[in-house]
Order: sequence, then structure tokens, then C-alpha cells
Amino acid sequence: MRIVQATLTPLRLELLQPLKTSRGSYSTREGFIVRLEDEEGRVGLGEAMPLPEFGTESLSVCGEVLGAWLSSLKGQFLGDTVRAVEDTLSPFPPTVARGEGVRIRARHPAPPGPVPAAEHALELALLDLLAKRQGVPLCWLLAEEARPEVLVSALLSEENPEALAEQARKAVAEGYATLKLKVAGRSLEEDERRVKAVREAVGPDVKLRLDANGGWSEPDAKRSLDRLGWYGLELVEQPTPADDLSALWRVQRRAPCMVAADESLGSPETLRALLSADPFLGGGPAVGAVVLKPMVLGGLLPGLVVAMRAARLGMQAYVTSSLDGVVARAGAAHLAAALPSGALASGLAVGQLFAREPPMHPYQPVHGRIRLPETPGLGLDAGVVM
Ligand SMILES: O=C(O)CCC(=O)c1ccccc1C(=O)O
Ligand SMILES: [Mg+2]
Repeated sequence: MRIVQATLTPLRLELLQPLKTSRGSYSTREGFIVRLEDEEGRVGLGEAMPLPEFGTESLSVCGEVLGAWLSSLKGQFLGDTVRAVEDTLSPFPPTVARGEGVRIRARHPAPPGPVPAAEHALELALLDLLAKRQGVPLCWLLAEEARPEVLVSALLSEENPEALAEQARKAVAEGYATLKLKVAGRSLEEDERRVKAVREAVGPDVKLRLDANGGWSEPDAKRSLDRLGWYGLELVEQPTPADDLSALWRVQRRAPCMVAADESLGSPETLRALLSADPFLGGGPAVGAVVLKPMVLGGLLPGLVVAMRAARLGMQAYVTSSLDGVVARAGAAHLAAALPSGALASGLAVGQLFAREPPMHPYQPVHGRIRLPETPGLGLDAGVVM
């Protein structure tokens, strides 16, 4: 394919109300849409929505790097293969001349640190374009046996127990079978009232997952999970701080539910340790599951690699957005469809948190699921998302 146009457009998403986590709250998200056009007028879309708290680059570094990459991509040819997409993003110098990718990174000075959001945006735009050229949904490039639809969890964003219970009832009425709520950053008594209100509102059959965003100390996590486990939990995301895998391992050993590592995947060192069956962690997997945020991991292909390696160690994996726009959530849904297992719901129902979510798009969950469009690529129209 030949890239005849490559443009970068700023994207700013306002939340209807701030989403509170134990590590601060989000009220706006800022990033970029990447738009690539080939010689036949086909368009590929990608999105960067940096999340520096999870180890991505800042918005300004992301914009500079993408601007430089896109200007050197313009006018270039690359092969019509996933390999060519990987080659184009490879940070390694082209020691073996394969001639498939463009190796844009080799043409620029290395950025000051990891730039996963920029990688994500360019990879997604190239994969979207490649899938369109091949006339297949994007997930088919990731896995031949990709599933046609993915389960999605609802994110309960309210603070007080009554409002949370109401939000939970509504989500279940809409068809969600998995609910997620943020905990920690407040007293255990308050969190217990919140969790109890949700469980009493929805009954015993709905799956309830918690997300502490690393906000508990190890003793806090043990005390909190002993208490909150009483209400029946599917899993808890990142109970303890990201960089202490041995604490996470100990918490998992005695927790009443599965522990999922999330922020721990944000640093290359911790991610490597998590995926290396470290004898320090007793040889076995540190936790039951890993959370795949494509924006943090640098794209869908790295996300798939992490999922495969996790599966080999006995860890499950599920995908969540990082409060991204429609384009990145669409890519995340395609990754979810290609994972080894689709048992754990993906955290992709965040559209209703935004003030100006496009009213109609195929990635709006229906009855707690996203059915992937059968149209080529992501199946998104640039006019709808910008
Ligand atoms: O899982 C979801 O439904 C939404 C994703 C989410 O909670 C999130 C959004 C932005 C930043 C961090 C997180 C997180 O999972 O910790
Ligand atoms: Mg999380």
C-alpha cells in the first residue's frame, strides 16, 4: 500500500461528570485521531489518548512523535501484511532488509521514553487500512477464529450507595451481566456500604468486579477483601500498588476472588516480571488475570502477545479502554474478539460517560455485548468520530 495522506487531528473528550478513582479523578481526556489514506482513497483510522498515570507518554510528546512519524510516512510504500505494520513500528534498526515496512522510527531520534499511545494510534490506523484493503474485519488480522461478539462490563461511576444501586439496576435492566465499580481512596465502611448497595440491588447472579487502582496498602487490601468478599466478587483490579508484584502475589494467595493486574502492566520491567514465571513469585502466576489496555501496551498486536504469554502461565486476560474515544474502543473490541478466551467481560461500556459521544456507532454495547460489524477494518466512518 502507498500512504498518500497522513493527518493528525486533536481530539478532546469531556466527561459528563468526573470519574473518581483512588488516584484522582478524570474530567476530560485529550489525544489525537490519526487518519491515513491509501492510493485508492481508502481510509484507516487510529487514536492516541495518552494516560501518563499508566506509564504512557504525555500528550505533548505523543503529538510531537506522531507528527514526525506521519510526515515521514507520507508518500511511502509498505507491504500489505501485518508483518509490514510491525516492521514500520519496530524500534530496531533494519539489520535485515526485508523491505516490508517503512521503519519510520529509524528515521527519527529516539523519543525520551516509551511512547505506547503514539504506537497504538499508528498501528491501529495501519491495521484498519490493511484490513480494508483485504476486505476483512480488523479482528481477522489478529486471529482467524475471532469471535463475532464480546461481553462487556458496565462501569458504575456514581459515588453514593443509593445512586450506585440505581445505576446498577439500570445496567442490569439493559442486559449487563458484569458490573464494575471503583473502590479504595475512601474508608472501608463507605466502600462496604457501596458494594452492599450494589449487590442488594442486583441480586446474587450478576458478576461484580472492583477496581482499587492500586489504592490499598497490602494490609488494607487483605482487610478490605476479607470484608468485601462477603458480597460475592468476580475479581478485583490492582488492589495494591503497581510496582510491588510480590505484594500482589500474596494478596492473590489469600483473596476471596481473582486478582487482576492492571497498572502493573504499565511499566516494561513489571510487565516482564509478571510474564516470566519469576521463581521469586513461587514459579506460578502472580495473579489470576491481566488487564489489557491497548493504549498502555502500545497497540493491539502487543496486547495479543501479552494475552498469549499470560495464557501460557495460567493467567486469564481481558481488555479495557483507558477512557478513550470511539476509534480506540473499536480497536479494543477487535482485540477482545481475538483473545484466547472471551470469558471475562471487556471494560468497553464507557461511551455514556462522555458528553459528546457520537449518537450512532457500531461499538455501542447492546444487552451487555458488542457485536462486531462485519464491514472491513474497524467499520467506522471518519465523519462520525471526528
Ligand atoms: O474497565 C472499564 O470499564 C473502564 C476502564 C477503567 O476503569 C479505567 C479508565 C481509565 C483509566 C483507568 C481505568 C482502569 O481500569 O483502571
Ligand atoms: Mg483498572
